[in-house]
Amino acid sequence: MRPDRQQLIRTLFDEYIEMYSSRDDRLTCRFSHNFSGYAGSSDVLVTDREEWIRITRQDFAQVPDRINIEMLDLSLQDLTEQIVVVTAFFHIHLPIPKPILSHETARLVLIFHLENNCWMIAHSGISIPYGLAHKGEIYPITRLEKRNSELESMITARTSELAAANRQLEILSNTDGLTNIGNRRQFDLMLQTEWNRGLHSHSLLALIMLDIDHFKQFNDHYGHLAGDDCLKQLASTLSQSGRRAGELVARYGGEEFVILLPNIDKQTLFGAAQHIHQLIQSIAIPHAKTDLGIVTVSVGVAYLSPSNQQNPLELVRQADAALYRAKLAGRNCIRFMDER
Ligand SMILES: Nc1nc2c(ncn2[C@@H]2O[C@H](COP(=O)(O)OP(=O)(O)OP(=O)(O)O)[C@@H](O)[C@H]2O)c(=O)[nH]1
Repeated sequence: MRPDRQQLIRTLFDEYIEMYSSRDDRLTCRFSHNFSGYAGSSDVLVTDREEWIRITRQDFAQVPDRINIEMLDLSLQDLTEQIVVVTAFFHIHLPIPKPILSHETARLVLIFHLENNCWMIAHSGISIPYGLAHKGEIYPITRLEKRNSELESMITARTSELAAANRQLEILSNTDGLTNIGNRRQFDLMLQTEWNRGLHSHSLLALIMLDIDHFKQFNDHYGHLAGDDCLKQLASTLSQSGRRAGELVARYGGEEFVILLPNIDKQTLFGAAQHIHQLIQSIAIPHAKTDLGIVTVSVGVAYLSPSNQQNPLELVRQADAALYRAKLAGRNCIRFMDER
C-alpha cells in the first residue's frame, strides 16, 4: 500500500476512534447517506442514517464520560480510490468500576467512502462476542456451558442463602426480642400444634403460667433496665430448667411466662410446677418490696385432654384463672386448675 494511502486510512480511523471515545457528537456528521451498520449488542441491521445517528447518541447518552479503547489488532485495506476499509479488534474500557466489557474483544469493520471530497462512513459493524470459542470450535459452546454452570452454581448458592435468611427470619419472628426465648406468636403456634397432636394421642396437654409478683414495684424501685435484666434472668432460668421433649418456654407478654408441656401425666406436671417455682426463688434476685426480699412468682397450672368439644384457648383460660387465684391467695404460690 502506498504510504500516503496508509497514512490517510490510519488518520480516518484514529479520528473515528477519538470522536467515539470522547463521545463527540461531530461523529454523527460522518455517516454516509448510503449507510449500513449494526451495533454490538443489537440484533438489528440498520440501513437508515438517521437511525444510526439515534443509536450513536443513545450510546453517548448511556455512557457520557470518555471511554478507553485498548487496540489489539488492526487491518487497513485500500480497496479503490474511493473505498477504504479498517478492521479492528480491541477491548472497550468503560468509565465504571466493574470491568464489564473489558474482557470481551470487540470487533469493528468500518468502510469509508469518498463522497464529494469527504470521507464518509458507509458501513460500521461492531460485534462484541460474549465469550470466545475454544480451539477447534466455531461456536463458543465450551465457554457458554462453563458460564451456564457458573450461573447455576451461583443460583444454587443464592437459593440456599435465601433459605437460610428465611429460616433466620422465621426464628426472629418467633423470638422475644428482650429475653431471646419464644414469644407469644410461637406459643400460639405450638399450642395449636400440640392441641392437634393431643386430639389423636389422647394424652394430657398442660400449661404452666407464671407471673412475677409486684413487678411494678420492682421497676419503680430498681428502674426499668433492672426490670429488663430480671426478665432476662428469669427467661434464661426457665429455658434451662429440665426441659422435656416438645416442651416450650415462652414469654406470654409483660412479666408473664408460659411453659407448654405436651404428653404429660398429672404427677409429673405437679412436680414440674413446684420445681419451677423453687428454681425462681433459688436464683434469689433481690426485690425490696416482697416479703422474702427476693423476686417470687405466682403460678397457675392447667391441663386438658384435647377434644373437639373444646378449643386450645380453654387451656389458657384455665391456667390464667388458676394464676389469678394464686395472686388472690397472697402470691408466691401455685394454684392448679380445679383446686380451690
Ligand atoms: N422492665 C420491664 N417492665 C415491664 C416489661 N413489660 C411489662 N413490664 C412491667 O410489668 C409491670 C406489671 O405490673 P402489674 O400488672 O401491675 O403487676 P405487678 O406489679 O407485678 O403486680 P402483681 O402481678 O399483682 O403481683 C408493669 O409495671 C410493667 O411496666 C418489660 O419488658 N420490662
